[in-house]
Amino acid sequence: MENSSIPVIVISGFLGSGKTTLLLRLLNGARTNGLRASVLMNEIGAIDVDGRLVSGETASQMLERVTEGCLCCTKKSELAHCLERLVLRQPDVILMELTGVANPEEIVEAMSEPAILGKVALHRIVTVLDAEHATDYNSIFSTDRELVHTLRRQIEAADIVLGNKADLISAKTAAKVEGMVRGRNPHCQLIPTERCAIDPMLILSGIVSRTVQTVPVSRVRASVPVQLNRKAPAAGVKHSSGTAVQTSEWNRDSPSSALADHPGGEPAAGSPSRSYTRIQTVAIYPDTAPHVSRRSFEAFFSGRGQACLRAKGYMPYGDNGAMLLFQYAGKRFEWQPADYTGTPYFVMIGIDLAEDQIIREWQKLMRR
Ligand SMILES: Nc1nc2c(ncn2[C@@H]2O[C@H](COP(=O)(O)OP(=O)(O)OP(=O)(O)O)[C@@H](O)[C@H]2O)c(=O)[nH]1
Repeated sequence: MENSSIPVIVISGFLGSGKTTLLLRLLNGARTNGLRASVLMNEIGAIDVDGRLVSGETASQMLERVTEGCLCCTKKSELAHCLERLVLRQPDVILMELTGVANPEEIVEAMSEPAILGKVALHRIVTVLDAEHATDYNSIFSTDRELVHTLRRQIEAADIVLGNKADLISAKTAAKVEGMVRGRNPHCQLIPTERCAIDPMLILSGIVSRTVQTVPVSRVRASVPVQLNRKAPAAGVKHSSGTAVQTSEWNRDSPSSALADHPGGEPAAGSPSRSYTRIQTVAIYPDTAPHVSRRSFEAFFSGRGQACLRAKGYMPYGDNGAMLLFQYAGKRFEWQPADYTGTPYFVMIGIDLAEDQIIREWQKLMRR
């Protein structure tokens, strides 16, 4: 195994679904099992909030970050260089967190570049779903067919789908999510999770330490060479009933209206197989500590409906102005204590964001 290619686990999923939460769990799981993991993180915006969270969990030379664009399209040319640098460190596994709007297929294609061919091998694609909202995406984004297509491909290309945020959904919604996933990818493992709390070895299984020997294997699939247009199931995947949700039927009869033009699961003629790019980001570095209440601050994001899909950053809303990590995902806010001591900032992610207008509105809010 020593000279063989390094397995890559691709983590995909829409904005705010829980990818970084999973990445942190996998890093922990790898460490516990004696595996050296390296990380490639991609943020669509200029600010790398998640990279900061992960950098505390991994040595800097084992972490590559790409910001301000998507590795599956605008930053595609950087993928091979980043992987090459990580390969030099000879990790046991490379964990790659994509942006929320990346098409994993495009990543797999980019992994076949001559510079890295044979040095890395796709091991598994894991897609994290925000189970609370995933079944609504077709209607929410019905005017954005590329985005709908990308989100669909995230499910179709996955070996494992985590139905995350299970704590926020009813049994009825869980059944809808299951039906949707099974309709698009009947062979994947579908695992309901809360904060991506699964046995990390379900995802890391089959990965072998390059220095020690083997690690426990609960479900093995050897790393497969990169292949394009891979239909699930990928070669060698075993599907266990284990923790996976099972469904009796594949509901073929209810494709979403937004997908009706893609019979047979393929994009319509002329439809580019690439990532959705109308998603934009705006970063704001407030000059002063905001004097508006936390509630007014939150309304700045939640009042925009779908125009703001995700926001995150650090703001001094803790006791005595202490900095808190702020996350807005799936229309919900979360505030957590943070050891960040720099200046406050946040990034907003949405469709066709009007940057100038948002900055003006922010300034107006600050003048109140
Ligand atoms: N209630 C609930 N919240 C969750 C769960 N998993 C993650 N979250 C929260 O959802 C937010 C987004 O989680 P992340 O792990 O940052 O999501 P992400 O997919 O990496 O986000 P982006 O990289 O910005 O696309 C955070 O506030 C998490 O704490 C879950 O199972 N239940």
